[in-house]
Formats: sequence, structure tokens, C-alpha cells
Amino acid sequence: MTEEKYHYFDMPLGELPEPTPVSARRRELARELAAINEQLVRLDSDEAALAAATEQARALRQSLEGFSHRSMRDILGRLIVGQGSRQDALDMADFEILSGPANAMSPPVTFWLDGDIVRARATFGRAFMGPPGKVHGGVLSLALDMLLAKTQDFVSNVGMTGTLKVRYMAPTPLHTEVSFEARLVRLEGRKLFSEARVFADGVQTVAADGIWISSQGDYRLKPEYAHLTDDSDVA
Ligand SMILES: CCCCCCCCCCCCCC(=O)SCCNC(=O)CCNC(=O)[C@H](O)C(C)(C)COP(=O)(O)OP(=O)(O)OC[C@H]1O[C@@H](n2cnc3c(N)ncnc32)[C@H](O)[C@@H]1OP(=O)(O)O
Repeated sequence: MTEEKYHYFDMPLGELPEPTPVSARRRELARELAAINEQLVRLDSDEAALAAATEQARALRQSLEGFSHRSMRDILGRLIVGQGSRQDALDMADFEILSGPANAMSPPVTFWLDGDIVRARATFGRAFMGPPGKVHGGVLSLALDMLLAKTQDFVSNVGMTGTLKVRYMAPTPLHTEVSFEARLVRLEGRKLFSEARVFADGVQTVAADGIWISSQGDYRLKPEYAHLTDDSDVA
């Protein structure tokens, strides 16, 4: 059986194929590291316990430094010409800062498409605190940047964030499931306009809108999303 090949422009942003055994282990390690970081916040332990834990962490870091890194240039090169392996596809999204399960910094935020809506959910712990007991606004902005970027799954191009406007309407609590939703509003040449909302405990806490700029010419809707025209109502 020949291995399935992955093409960069066919990959939904922030979504991942089934993990390879190596990816599953990377995720497992990253989740342990994230849990350690969460545990460390205001940890009320004595100095000796912290010194012992630091030695263990140092030994772990040194053992990992014995390995090199897979080349992003090579991975992207294969994916761009439709010759990416499953491991290549996984390596593109597994380490995304907020959504990658193999990134120890991520909660992680999970993204998916629900018809014409982009959705995400996450529970943010102590390490993501801004105001006491609340999620840092910058973290929510980052999540919204990724969420709105994913409205590019509806079009044939991928671009960069040009403008992101965020309105914080109410504090977003830690340790509570937060849900996100976004929709494509309209396309205008190389510009893609989208908007998003954030909810926690049934209350809208944030509203955002953004403009993405394509580097590959005008944005075009994929045929299966041709109904998302200017006057469509997908809210
Ligand atoms: C789920 C998810 C997650 C996963 C994520 C996966 C990764 C996905 C990738 C996402 C990564 C993660 C996200 C990130 O971190 S992306 C990183 C953050 N963004 C950047 O670094 C972008 C930096 N800026 C630039 O590179 C250039 O300024 C760009 C490319 C944006 C435009 O320079 P360019 O020379 O190409 O454009 P132009 O001057 O010919 O203008 C063309 C048209 O656009 C209009 N315009 C221009 N600028 C802006 C603006 N700022 N807002 C609104 N509109 C703007 C302009 O008026 C004109 O319109 P019109 O006059 O024709 O009507």
C-alpha cells in the first residue's frame, strides 16, 4: 500500500491527521510539560523540593538536546508540491502555539469546521492568567487570530493577518470551557473579512473582526463554499 501524500493547500488550518507513533509520544511529553508548568504557578513547596525538580528538568532537557530537528524548509517544500508525508502534515500543525497538542505552551485550543462556521474550544488554566482568575486578553487575541485565520479554509488562498480588532466585553474566566465561533463576512480582491465571538458560561465575552491579505492573488471561494457570497447569512 502506498502512503497517502499531503498537499499544503488541501490541509485544513489547525486540524491534524491521526498521529504517528512519534507524534503521539511528542504530544504525551508536551502534555506532561504543560501540566508541570501549570503546577509550577504559585507552587507552595520548599526550596529543597524545587532544587530536586530542577535537577530532573535539567537532565530531561539535556537528554533531548542529543537530537536534531526536522527541517521546516524541507517539510514545507514537500507539502507545497503535494508530496508531504503524514509526519510532514502533522509537523505543520502539531506545534502551533495555542492549538498544537505537541506544543507545551498550548492549552490546547481545538479548532474545527461546523458547516460554514469555524469553531474552537479550550479551557485555560493558571498559566494563562491576566487579571486575577481571568484569561489574559492577549491570549484571547491570539486564539482569535488563529480562529479567524481558519476562515481561509473556505477559500483557495492562504494569507497573513492584516488587521485584527478585538473588543473585550466581559472578563473570560479561567478553568471554564470557552467556546469560539467565526464566520467569513466577505471577500474583496486580496482581502478576506471575517468576524468572531467568544463565549464562557453562556455569556459573550469578546467580539472580534479581522482582515486577512492574500499573497497569491485574489481570494476565491472553494466550489463547496460558493454559497458564502456577500449577502449570505451564516451566523
Ligand atoms: C486554526 C488555526 C491555525 C493555524 C494557523 C496556521 C497558519 C496560517 C497562517 C496565519 C499565520 C498566523 C497569523 C500571523 O501571525 S500573520 C503575522 C502577522 N501579520 C503580519 O506580519 C503581516 C505584516 N504585513 C505585511 O506583510 C503586509 O503589510 C501585508 C502582506 C499585510 C500587505 O502587504 P501587501 O504589499 O501585500 O499589500 P498592499 O499594500 O499591496 O495592499 C493590498 C490591499 O490590502 C490592503 N491592506 C494592506 N495592508 C493591510 C492591513 N494591514 N490591514 C488591512 N488591509 C490592508 C490595502 O489597502 C490594499 O487594499 P486595496 O487598496 O487594494 O483595496
